[in-house]
Amino acid sequence: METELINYEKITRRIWQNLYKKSLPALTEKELDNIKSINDEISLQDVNDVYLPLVQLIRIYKKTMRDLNFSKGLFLQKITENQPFIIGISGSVAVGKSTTARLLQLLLSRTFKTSTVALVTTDGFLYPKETLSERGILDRKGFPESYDMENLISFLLAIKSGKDVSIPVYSHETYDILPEKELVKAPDILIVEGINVFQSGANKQLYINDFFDFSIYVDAKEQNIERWYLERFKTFLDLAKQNPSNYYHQFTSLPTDETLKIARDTWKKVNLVNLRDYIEPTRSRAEVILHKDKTHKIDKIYLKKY
Ligand SMILES: Nc1ncnc2c1ncn2[C@@H]1O[C@H](COP(=O)(O)OP(=O)(O)O)[C@@H](O)[C@H]1O
Ligand SMILES: CC(C)(COP(=O)(O)O)[C@@H](O)C(=O)NCCC(=O)O
Repeated sequence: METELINYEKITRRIWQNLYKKSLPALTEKELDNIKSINDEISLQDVNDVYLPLVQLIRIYKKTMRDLNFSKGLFLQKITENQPFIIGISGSVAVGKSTTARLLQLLLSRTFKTSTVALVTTDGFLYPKETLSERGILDRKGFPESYDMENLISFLLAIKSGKDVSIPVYSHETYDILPEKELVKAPDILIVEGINVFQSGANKQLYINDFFDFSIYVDAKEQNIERWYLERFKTFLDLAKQNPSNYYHQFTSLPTDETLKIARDTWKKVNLVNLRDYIEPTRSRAEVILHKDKTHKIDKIYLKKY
């Protein structure tokens, strides 16, 4: 990986954690527990060492964006509206994007006390199961053609222009888009998390990246991500046992080795192919790459130089 990232500054965790001196932890264990998803082992140490310096860096980007917009306004002799600050988070399926996004949302709300911080996951922009089925691409869920990218771009355009927007919601439980929508009220900061956030729309005129003021790619070795995917699959099965309407319920009556084979196959034929062909190639569009070791601990940070 390192030879490909020549335009990044590589920073070890030890150096990174000393870039920003802080006194008190920004969060309590209880607050951290509230945002952890199943299986997470994120610690206050991670928050202090990795996420607080990251928030400080985001603060710098935010101020720079505001200054630039103000200067542009002076140049154009126009009053420019304050635009929301948008952060994109990408990486493989099961690498831990949602966990990173939730933690960042909490820390940013703490840091920018008068600002609203919204979080949106792009799985809501997947086509419904019925559409995927009609197009014969049910087994391509997560691939570029399975997303309504134009709708995602329209959503970002509306948010950048300060509007409230209703968006579709995806459920891992039903494995489909839900009938009800979610209202995103014009936020000051928006975090957009998903495997496709550094990809382009069908007409290729606009990249979703064009809307981002800061961007993060969560990275790890393929073998580790596969293990996390399998562990998450097992957890989904445990949760689905008592619930016949859950998509994963169908697997709960099968012997363990059979379910493990299904999960392994899905990883190998769907999510790994997607990672190699469409997700990892967009990694260098990120301002910051957070690299995790096998225990989910962030061990290396890459910051874009140019
Ligand atoms: N920091 C972490 N420590 C321990 N487990 C984690 C951490 N981040 C994510 N995980 C686990 O890894 C799996 C994938 O994480 P998730 O956030 O669901 O990934 P994604 O949103 O990228 O698909 C989940 O089972 C989650 O609990
Ligand atoms: C819906 C998803 C594309 C979204 O990815 P995630 O939010 O987990 O990163 C993915 O979870 C998925 O369903 N992939 C298809 C193959 C599978 O069942 O894992």
